[in-house]
Amino acid sequence: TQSTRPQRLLHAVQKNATRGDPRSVVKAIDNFCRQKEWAMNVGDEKGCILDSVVSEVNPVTVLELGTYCGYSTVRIASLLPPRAKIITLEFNPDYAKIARQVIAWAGLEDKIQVVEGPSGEWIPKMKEQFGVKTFDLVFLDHWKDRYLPDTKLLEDCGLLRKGSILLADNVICPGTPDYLEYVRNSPRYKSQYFKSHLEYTKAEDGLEKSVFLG
Ligand SMILES: COCc1ccccc1-c1cc(O)c2[nH]cnc(=O)c2c1
Ligand SMILES: [Mg+2]
Repeated sequence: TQSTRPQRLLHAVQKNATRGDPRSVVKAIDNFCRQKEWAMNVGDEKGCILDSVVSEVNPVTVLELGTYCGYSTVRIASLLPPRAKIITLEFNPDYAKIARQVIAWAGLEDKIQVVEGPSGEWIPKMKEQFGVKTFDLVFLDHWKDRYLPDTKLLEDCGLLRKGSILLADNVICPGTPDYLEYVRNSPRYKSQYFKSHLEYTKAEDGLEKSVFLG
């Protein structure tokens, strides 16, 4: 039977990356996506912006919305201090299955919890299910029409604290106009746009970094 693109991406990792070496996993995926098949990872260019924000925030608790194959999950986790943890939510079970194997290849299972299901259902359960108080960093990279409702849900569930950082992918392409309007105009956020390109292409895209002011 025909393999899927995530399966072919995983095979490229297992063939070309060194077990236990997260940076080689990131490199192998970027090479696969540049040389073989485009895939919707945040990619190397926006990935450098992601790295700089993670390094600056030095988060202890991270929430990622949208795991896909685990590229950004591995990228973030490889920069975290020892006790820090990421919870990453993925709606698609086939993607989650691949992501767990990519994360295992990178040797980062202890820092990452992959949770399957709709973000709208899981966010209200974060405190009781995972003992989370608040998130230091949230990386939004899932369905574009969920960015705004999930952000409001995070606020309502008391999962953001003064200084929590929201970093959102694809705010230009495919685009998240309602989310951008909200974080750029709400008095509760200080927002900043990092211009870049859609992964592995010349099309414009960018990341929006928003600080929750409480
Ligand atoms: C399935 O569309 C793929 C696609 C096609 C054209 C342009 C952008 C995208 C795209 C790029 C991304 O980084 C994405 N990140 C997370 N969830 C997405 O759905 C997503 C889509
Ligand atoms: Mg994306």
